[in-house]
Amino acid sequence: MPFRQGDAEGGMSELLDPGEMAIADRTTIAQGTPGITLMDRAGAAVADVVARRPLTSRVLVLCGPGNNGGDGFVAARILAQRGFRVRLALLGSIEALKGDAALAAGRWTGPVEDAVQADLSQADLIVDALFGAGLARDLEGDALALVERMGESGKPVIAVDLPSGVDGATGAVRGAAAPAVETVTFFRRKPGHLLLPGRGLCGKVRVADIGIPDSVLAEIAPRTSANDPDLWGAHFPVPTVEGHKYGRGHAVVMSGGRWTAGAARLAARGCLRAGAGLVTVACPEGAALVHAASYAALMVRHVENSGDLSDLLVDHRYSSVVLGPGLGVGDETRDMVEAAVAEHRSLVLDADALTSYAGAPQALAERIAGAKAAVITPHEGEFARLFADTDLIPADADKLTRTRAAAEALKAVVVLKGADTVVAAPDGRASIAENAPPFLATAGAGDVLAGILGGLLAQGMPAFEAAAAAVWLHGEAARQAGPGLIADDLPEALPKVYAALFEALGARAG
Ligand SMILES: NC(=O)C1=CN([C@@H]2O[C@H](COP(=O)(O)OP(=O)(O)OC[C@H]3O[C@@H](n4cnc5c(N)ncnc54)[C@H](O)[C@@H]3O)[C@@H](O)[C@H]2O)[C@@H](O)CC1
Ligand SMILES: [K+]
Repeated sequence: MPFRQGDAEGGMSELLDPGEMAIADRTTIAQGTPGITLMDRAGAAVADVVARRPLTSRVLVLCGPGNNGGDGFVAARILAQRGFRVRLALLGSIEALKGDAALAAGRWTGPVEDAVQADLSQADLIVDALFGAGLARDLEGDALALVERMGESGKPVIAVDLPSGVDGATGAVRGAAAPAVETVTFFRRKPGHLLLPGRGLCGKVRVADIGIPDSVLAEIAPRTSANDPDLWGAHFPVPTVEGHKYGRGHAVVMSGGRWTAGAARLAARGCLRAGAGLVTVACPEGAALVHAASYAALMVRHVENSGDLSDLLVDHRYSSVVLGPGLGVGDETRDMVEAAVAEHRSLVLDADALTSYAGAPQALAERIAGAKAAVITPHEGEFARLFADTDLIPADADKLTRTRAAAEALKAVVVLKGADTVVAAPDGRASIAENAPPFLATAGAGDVLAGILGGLLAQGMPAFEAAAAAVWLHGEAARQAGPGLIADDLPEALPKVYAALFEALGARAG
């Protein structure tokens, strides 16, 4: 796995929400593996992770009332057999345990403390087996107090499946959650392991194989993935010896005037480095010298307004257009969006192109309907403005749900930016990024992203895959450039990222 990112290890790209995980579980059981066998393997995987921690002899396992607690009982038994000094404390009563959790508890021969009273100070490490996939509401009362005490204890915590209180589907913290040093999850990661704030609480995520066969995925047909090359590599426009620059598309980046031309410069540079065969900057006269003098590889055309842009784009060879960075908000920008739409051309709409449609997403949807594809790249502020005063986005919904709703409403691919950038397609597919370093949040970085995306679309890459790839490349370029980067560094870091990517894709193809 050359490109596995973040703190994860051993997981595949698909992400399963708790409902999908329940199907995986049920299907495996129906095929003949008893539930208690899955629980035994899950608990054993947790015990293995605990046993690898340094300086650990006294382990406190906190068990909840469901199967997450059942995993805790198994882990406690195995750790005790291996010679660890294990205490186990249960939230709730042992009589109330059901099914596999009751079976697992029945095989634990040590004392069962009351978790509400348990002394957390007499432990080297805490196993958090309180709540996992079954978290159904916000923590309150004893459960909330216990999780808060765990967080304040200062002890290293190993979370079973998820840090208790983190919602597996959304990454939201429901009441409270204690940060874990490691989280052991099963079969596949969950969206909550990648989405913030959940991701920041999981520590290193390990995916344990508990004998659920990959074949269950056929029935589940997961629609959410981690954003990595497994997701889009097969569609990536790797240049071939037979190819030529005209086969690699012609992107147009629309520039603002001389005072705001920097944004288009960054986008154009991203576009070139992403591999577009040709890149034209369309700009008002005032900005022409800036662009002509900046990159020799660029072509510069004179475009003052939407009418000029229409005239330029009569040429069908322009295969993508990037609109928004530095353009200004208003009618003229709205008209430029209209001018760019054509059935053989893909659009990237960012920044001012989106804010020009503030509160009018339906008008935007109608306008871009005639394009080959459209990708919008808002940050949270632009997203909120675009959908302000509409009921298209469910109130208070998580980032995955909001991005999907936006994609469906606009019939466009939506890239909702952030440290956990989500890309969603109108058909419901979505990816969550985890490779963006914190120092990527810098002036102009979004302009480069729009440009990279325009460069991939120009080459004919399908929109959802192109958007996910652009986000991933952008994150990798930032890692390559390192701390202290400025947006100008991002395009310059792409060649090294491409070299490694092409090698990996080639290796995969072979
Ligand atoms: N699905 C699978 O394939 C497998 C699941 N396993 C484990 O099973 C877990 C899921 O088990 P469950 O579905 O029983 O769910 P959980 O054990 O996560 O939680 C359910 C229990 O918590 C209670 N509860 C939920 N929210 C609460 C709240 N806010 N405050 C107080 N009580 C609350 C519920 O009433 C129920 O008793 C997974 O996280 C994983 O650890 C493993 O045993 C291995 C296999
Ligand atoms: K847990």
